[in-house]
Amino acid sequence: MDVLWMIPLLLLMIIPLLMCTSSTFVFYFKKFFYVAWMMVLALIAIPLCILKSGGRDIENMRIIRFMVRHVKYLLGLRFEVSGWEHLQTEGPYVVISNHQSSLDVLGLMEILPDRCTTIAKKELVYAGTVGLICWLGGIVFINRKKTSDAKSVMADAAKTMLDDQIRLWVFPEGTRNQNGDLLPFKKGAFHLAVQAQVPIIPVVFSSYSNFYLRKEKQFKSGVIRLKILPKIETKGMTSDDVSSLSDKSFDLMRAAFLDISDSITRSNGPVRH
Ligand SMILES: CCCCCCCC/C=C\CCCCCCCC(=O)SCCNC(=O)CCNC(=O)[C@H](O)C(C)(C)COP(=O)(O)OP(=O)(O)OC[C@H]1O[C@@H](n2cnc3c(N)ncnc32)[C@H](O)[C@@H]1OP(=O)(O)O
Ligand SMILES: CCCCCCCCCCCCCC(=O)OC[C@@H](O)COP(=O)(O)O
Repeated sequence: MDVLWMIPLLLLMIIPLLMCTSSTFVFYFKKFFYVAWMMVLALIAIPLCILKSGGRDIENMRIIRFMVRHVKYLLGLRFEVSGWEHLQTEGPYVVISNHQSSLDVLGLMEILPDRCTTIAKKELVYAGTVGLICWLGGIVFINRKKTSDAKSVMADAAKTMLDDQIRLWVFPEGTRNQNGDLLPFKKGAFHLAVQAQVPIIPVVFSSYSNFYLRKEKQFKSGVIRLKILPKIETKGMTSDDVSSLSDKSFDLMRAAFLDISDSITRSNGPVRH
């Protein structure tokens, strides 16, 4: 019994010691803590969402957004947001952003407009309490392996956007990516905007490589710049315009990504690959 008592005490002493001496330990600890804490937050949010709206409802995103806002402080991250005015657009729109890591959820919750949910891979629904909270928040799940299904889900989403006046956040790269550049965009987000005839609002996250390096096992404190770009109208466009719309969005976002990532690099030291 006496020995069992000692275990938490020992951990309390060892963890800070390891945090000070080993950056690899910090990396694993912060990653584990992030996932575990999000699971706990989701567990708390589930009954709140059910009490408030009785089930799957986009209004639950307000609760989720509120509950995630403090997590950045626990991980030593700070957001610098620019272009807020571009989100002050009435009615439905499609937000598109680059996707580097699951940490993107923190930035998403930092600026998530009202009545906005996201499109995500269907595997996320199996992520325990996080999966359930995603479902309650009205997240639209797509099967990336069956793209014909994904396309029809997104066509339905275009209709729902207008009927229910909702906004959708899509990661057009279609997967996480930390190669220091953007992956080519998939077309779904642009078909969605054109089908619903709603504007696209591009959002760019600066590179995480100045504080988070997966290969080197480093997870330091850092600043993430979030740049909201002016909306791109799609009124009058047809499916023939989707490719040029996608190319134009890609070029704008890539330029912004290199610009804001570069300015962080200059102020915080060189990016290491
Ligand atoms: C209390 C709190 C607790 C906390 C807990 C936390 C809570 C968190 C809550 C909330 C945050 C959640 C955050 C989640 C984050 C998750 C992110 C992800 O999961 S990212 C992976 C999934 N996302 C995507 O994949 C993007 C969407 N994908 C697409 O749009 C693709 O385009 C897709 C799947 C629809 C098709 O992909 P293809 O691989 O076939 O590639 P393509 O090049 O786009 O399409 C091929 C052809 O089909 C046409 N096409 C595509 N979409 C079409 C459409 N809708 N209609 C007609 N044609 C279409 C295209 O034009 C293209 O044709 P031509 O080559 O141009 O001739
Ligand atoms: C048992 C698993 C528990 C997971 C708990 C995770 C807690 C963090 C919540 C963040 C959810 C964000 C999910 C996310 O960012 O998904 C990654 C995919 O978009 C990218 O797909 P891919 O695997 O890179 O193709």
